Amino acid sequence: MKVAVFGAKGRMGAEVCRAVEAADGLELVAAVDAGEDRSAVEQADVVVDFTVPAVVMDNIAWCAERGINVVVGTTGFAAERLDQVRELLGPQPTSGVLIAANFSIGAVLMMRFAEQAARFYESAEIIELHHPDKVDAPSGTARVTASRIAQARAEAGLGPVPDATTSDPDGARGAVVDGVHVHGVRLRGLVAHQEVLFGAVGETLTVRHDSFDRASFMPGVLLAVRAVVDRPGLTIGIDDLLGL
Ligand SMILES: NC(=O)C1=CN([C@@H]2O[C@H](COP(=O)(O)OP(=O)(O)OC[C@H]3O[C@@H](n4cnc5c(N)ncnc54)[C@H](O)[C@@H]3O)[C@@H](O)[C@H]2O)C=CC1
Ligand SMILES: O=C(O)C1=N[C@H](C(=O)O)C[C@H](O)C1
Repeated sequence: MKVAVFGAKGRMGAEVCRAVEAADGLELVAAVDAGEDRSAVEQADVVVDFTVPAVVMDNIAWCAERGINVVVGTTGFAAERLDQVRELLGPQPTSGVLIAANFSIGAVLMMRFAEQAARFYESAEIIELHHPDKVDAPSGTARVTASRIAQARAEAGLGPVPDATTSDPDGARGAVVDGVHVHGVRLRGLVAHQEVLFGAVGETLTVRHDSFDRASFMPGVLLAVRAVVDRPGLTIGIDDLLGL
């Protein structure tokens, strides 16, 4: 299978290039960063995109026009953007786009465990912790986690999380995503980490995941690369691929 990478000089893109080159049955045919020639990408079966939220939609459109499958790790996919991708692919898609906020298997499990725990706890908050060169906050993973917790709470008939705060002039309670407070930490030495805190009377539960190295994302990326060619249309996350 021929693979190309967009964002090839970035932290993730460079790691993906190395992983593809080392993987059985995959051939790296193009490694392209901002402003570089894309002609070699046209021969790829799959493009992997780890760029920036501002350009990723144009990249997906470019691939869709050429019928090239895409695996997207770049963040910034709110519901409207997912709808735009469905529109780009059309009613009878011939190529696939797989978008995942996090390709680390541990992070996928952490989100799943948080979703399962959500209905049992009155309180839920998220702390996401990342390297200080990350451009977006909250992280894509935190946004997805918050939305899945919110959905599980709604299905269980839980109301808003309790919070007596009436004065917070400096935003100490963090961002609120789908009713869930999300706190972002940016610290040199970190890679990608998240804690999901749950609380009920007399007990708390913390679900935590840590990526200490970007190698942790590679098994999920390679799984997605191999799977996307058989999945025309939009696939969100790698849960299905993992049998979750
Ligand atoms: N889904 C996941 O598992 C993960 C997602 N990410 C996300 O991936 C994205 C990239 O993260 P990093 O690699 O840390 O960022 P980075 O800043 O190190 O790399 C981004 C690269 O994209 C390049 N780029 C910008 N515009 C481009 C274009 N039009 N065509 C080709 N290349 C272009 C930049 O020059 C840069 O080299 C972020 O949105 C981040 O949140 C990061 C880690 C894991
Ligand atoms: O920028 C990063 O580093 C990461 N981005 C993704 C996100 O925003 O969730 C995935 C992971 O947290 C690493």
